[in-house]
Amino acid sequence: LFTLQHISAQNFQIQPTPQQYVTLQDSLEIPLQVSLITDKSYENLPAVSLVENLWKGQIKENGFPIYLGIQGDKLVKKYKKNIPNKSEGYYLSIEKDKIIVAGADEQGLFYGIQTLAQLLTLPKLPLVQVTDYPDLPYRGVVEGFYGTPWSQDARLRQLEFYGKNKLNVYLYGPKDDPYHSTPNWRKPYPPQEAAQLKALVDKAKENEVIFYWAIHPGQDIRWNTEDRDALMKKFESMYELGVRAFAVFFDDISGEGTKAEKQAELLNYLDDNFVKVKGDVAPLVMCPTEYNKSWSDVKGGYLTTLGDKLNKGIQIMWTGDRVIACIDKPSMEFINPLLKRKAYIWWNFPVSDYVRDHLLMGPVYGNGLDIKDDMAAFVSNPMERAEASKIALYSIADYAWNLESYDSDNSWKRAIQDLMPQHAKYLETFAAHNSDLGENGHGFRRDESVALQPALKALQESYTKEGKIDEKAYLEVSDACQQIILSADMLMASKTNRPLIEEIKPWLIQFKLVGEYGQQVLQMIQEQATGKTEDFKETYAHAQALQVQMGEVDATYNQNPYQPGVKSGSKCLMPTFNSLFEASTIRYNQQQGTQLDTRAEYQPYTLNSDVSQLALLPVRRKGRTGAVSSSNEVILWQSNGQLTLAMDYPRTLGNIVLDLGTLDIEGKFVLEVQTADGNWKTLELKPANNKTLLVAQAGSEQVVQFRLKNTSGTLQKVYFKRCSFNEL
Ligand SMILES: CNC(=O)C[C@@H]1[C@H](O)[C@H](O)[C@@H](CO)N1CCCc1ccc(F)cc1
Repeated sequence: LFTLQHISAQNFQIQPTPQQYVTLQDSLEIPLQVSLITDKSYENLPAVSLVENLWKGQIKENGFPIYLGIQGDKLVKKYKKNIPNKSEGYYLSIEKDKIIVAGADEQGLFYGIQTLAQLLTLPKLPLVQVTDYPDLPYRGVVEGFYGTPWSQDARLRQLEFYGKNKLNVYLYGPKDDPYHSTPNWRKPYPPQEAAQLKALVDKAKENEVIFYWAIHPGQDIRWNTEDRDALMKKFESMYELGVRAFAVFFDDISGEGTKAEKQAELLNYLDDNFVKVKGDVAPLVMCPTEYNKSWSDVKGGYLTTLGDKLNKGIQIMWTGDRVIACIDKPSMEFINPLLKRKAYIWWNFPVSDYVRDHLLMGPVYGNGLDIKDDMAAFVSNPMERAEASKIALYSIADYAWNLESYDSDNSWKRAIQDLMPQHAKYLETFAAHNSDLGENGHGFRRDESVALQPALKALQESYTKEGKIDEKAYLEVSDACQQIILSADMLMASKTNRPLIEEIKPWLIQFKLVGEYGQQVLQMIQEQATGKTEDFKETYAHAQALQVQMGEVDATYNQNPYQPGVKSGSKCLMPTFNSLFEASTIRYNQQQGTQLDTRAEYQPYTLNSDVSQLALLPVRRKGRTGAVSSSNEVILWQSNGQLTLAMDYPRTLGNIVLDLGTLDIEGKFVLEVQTADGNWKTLELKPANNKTLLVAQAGSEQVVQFRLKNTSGTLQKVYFKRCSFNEL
């Protein structure tokens, strides 16, 4: 027998490695039939149903004995000293003739069996004693993002996943659920939604997860008895659905609802008149309006008012030094004294509602390993894509259970193995290159393509600086491109974990194109460097064809008003490939005296103008919207001067929106479109809501180009505030 102490939620490095179990003497053949020896009163415990699920139908009188007990039972009295006296702790012993699982409490018993369940995936059971317990009392997820809330199925799968990985909290608070937030927070859920919530509460109980229902009333709450009673009533209706844990979020609001005294008064009232009265409800959790240091004004007293006034038992959430930030010792030393309690960490990762065109599939790293005694909880705000979030959530479970032993890379690999055992290699390739966020307002970034970075850098430097090919780097990048294409294809065709594949499919399509684009760019630099000019032209065209396809994927999938589209390999792969595309085309043009377009970012829209101040304005494409960058200077638009926007091929346009910052433009300018048949037709410019804005409908025919012309007969001085259009 050997012992494991305080392992992490999933990673107990059993020595020798699992593969060696087959030969090892002191291991145990997995018992086919078991008999459960436990206190009669435990028969409905989640722990017991978990054992029944592990040995479906093979629970027999004379089976291999499994003893299940909780500290204090006479059944496990002789193991008393082995059971850690820490909440959710357990003692597990696998012996030649019996298995013992003894929990410090019922959650601990459940977790001991979850650990046994993980050991059952080995060829044989190791003879091992485990005494284990979590560092943090609350570990889990807050579904608190903007965007499409998770589906019922996704949530049910999440709760099962939390049980397996020893996460014990799920806070239901989707920003865009109308019954969670303003204005319908006062209304009870309609029957169908209510039934779904009840099913979630039951599923959570089965998995020893505390299901917190959160309310977000702050934007329109009135500090009066009517709204206070409305809130009590809503909590009551949720209590009837089985909810036994409640939260009140005051984040992202303005106005009256942001007052600390009022918030504290309301929370204390709920605490005294609901939580304490019910007796079986978990401690209240609240999210403050000032929920991160960069938004807090300590002298203003908001945080200290909450810290001073809120009943001690009420938990206060905190996202760290910024909205999106890793949590470290200094962060906790700042906030805890102000709140006069340990902050309940709301970690805004892997949430991606501010970088919606990116997936955050990389390792969880950057949080302090020395802060287990400084936090009341660690809960993650995940991505709108539930299955894809599991890579991060798996590691957050590891981290929160045992901070000191946390190893981000090792955990990340196991998370991937756990999510797709049959395709771990492929999913790891995909996840490695789809982890950074890209430029974003919070300035939060992640590593990406880490293993390939040196080769990408070497290849780019040797070629762009000296026009030479670094052969070693070339081969490594070439292999990587093969792996990327292979991984994308294998994952798209995977028969396992279809919910994950459906979520990330647009990114898999894009990822494959990135791999193919890389292959063509490698060929371009090879052909240019070795003077194979004939082949270069075709390879160049092939690379461009892939740029067009990547642009189409980006303009087709995941369209949303914030960050539409699909980015993959955006931190290292694409910038390197684009730089090599441009450099080789420039060198080719120099050598051959050609004028090949060297722009790597494919542009379907081209601006032409004889108004000098407009002629060089860049045109952006974002999803299905095209826009000319606005100019802040006064434009001297000569008579008959014109601005033309040409399409790469006929496209069906929706609205064309103009704003020249001047009134009655429609009397001085004419907007025309040229349709695929070559004819021009004038569009009517209609003033929109705010006066100088003008909108025109391009109509159902496909457009080759549109043109805005000064037909007033005189020079016009206007502003160029907006010229945008969208494709249908
Ligand atoms: C603890 N609560 C939050 O973190 C609130 C919100 C949501 O939970 C969202 O998922 C998350 C990350 O995007 N937070 C961003 C807030 C952005 C924001 C930025 C600028 C603003 F003016 C307002 C909100």
